[in-house]
Amino acid sequence: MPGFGDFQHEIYFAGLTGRVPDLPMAYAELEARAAQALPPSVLSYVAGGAGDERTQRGNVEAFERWGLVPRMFVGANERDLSVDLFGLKLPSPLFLAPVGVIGLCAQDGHGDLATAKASARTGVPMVASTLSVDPMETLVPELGDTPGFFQLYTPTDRDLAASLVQRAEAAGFRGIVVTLDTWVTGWRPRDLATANFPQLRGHCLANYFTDPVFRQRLGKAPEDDPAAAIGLWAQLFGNPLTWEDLPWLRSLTKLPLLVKGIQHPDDARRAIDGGVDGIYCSNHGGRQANGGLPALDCLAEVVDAASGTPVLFDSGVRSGADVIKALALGATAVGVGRPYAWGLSLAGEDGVVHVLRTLLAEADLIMAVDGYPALADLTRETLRRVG
Ligand SMILES: Cc1cc2nc3c(=O)[nH]c(=O)nc-3n(C[C@H](O)[C@H](O)[C@H](O)COP(=O)(O)O)c2cc1C
Ligand SMILES: CC(C)CC(=O)C(=O)O
Repeated sequence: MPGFGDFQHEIYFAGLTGRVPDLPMAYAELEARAAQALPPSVLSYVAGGAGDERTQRGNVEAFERWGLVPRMFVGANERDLSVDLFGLKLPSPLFLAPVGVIGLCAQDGHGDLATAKASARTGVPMVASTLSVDPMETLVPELGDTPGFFQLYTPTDRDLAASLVQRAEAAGFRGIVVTLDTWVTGWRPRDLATANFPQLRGHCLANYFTDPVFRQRLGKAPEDDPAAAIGLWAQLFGNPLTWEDLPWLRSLTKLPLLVKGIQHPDDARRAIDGGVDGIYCSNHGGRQANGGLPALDCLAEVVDAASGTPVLFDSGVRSGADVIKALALGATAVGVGRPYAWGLSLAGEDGVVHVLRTLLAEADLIMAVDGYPALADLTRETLRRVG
């Protein structure tokens, strides 16, 4: 397989090897152009975070407090970015974090499908959100050979939760990610100012509306009475789970089970003791609780507590350098959220592919230039605290 850094060659010699899409190469421009492209209601929903967004900004700034120290005379002519995750051989440690309204970021309103296609083209796994425009069963065929994961928002109705997980298994997803930090939505001033969240989410309930258990609970089918269906969804959406619920969650699936939103090492330890297969360290991109630590600053402790259990990470990753830093702090795989939403809004599936390729090319070239040919070479020794 050609190196991810070969994207650079393609760009320099675009005339020879094919046109490079007219998409931004720098993150700041990507974000700025997406802001022009998206409808204001979707933009404020995706871009926004909790409170005055200090934690959201902190997520990004935290990466600036680490610097990589290069090594010379290594001859890192070939790099290996592949990872083994739950027995799945992945070409890179990057993944697409679940983004609930991603469908609406695409101009045709089918961003979940476009993201799945981008996942197939890049080998970058998608974690498909419970809240999607298109039902989960339609996404898996688009993933090609790339494994997909299903993210569960655990409803208060246990039969509905079980049904969603069974459907994900039957559809062919390869793992279940249970999000723990969003059984209630945080205080989000940008959304409160427009009050558009109820309207946006109404478009992203396909997994519920197609669910046999959900449909049984309704007097009329969602197609005939969407308002009642949305009302029921709002009632059932979020279950404030406790540790007592973990055995039940574990019993729902034989697939690898991950828990998302872990920031405290004791929570990581206890979840692993309770039988989860992976820890997902994240603060939801700063969208849930303001005033928290940057997620990156929680990562090393969580990794230590997990002692060998895979740790996925997201929140604030904006560049290939960020990916490398999170790996060096011990993440097994690194996710992006908003960056691919911006790519999607500019050029659909091609836009997501573009964003993933730029992240991977930069990460690969950093490993080349800095003399770290394998992911195993990226350890805390490669980092120094700045300032
Ligand atoms: C618009 C939006 C919707 C999201 N929806 C979900 C979701 O449905 N499920 C979930 O677990 N996380 C969701 N997240 C959180 C992401 O999975 C991820 O934790 C976060 O975006 C990472 O931060 P970043 O955007 O700074 O990369 C969402 C994030 C955004 C921006
Ligand atoms: C609150 C959810 C419905 C979607 C989500 O996770 C998010 O907007 O961050």
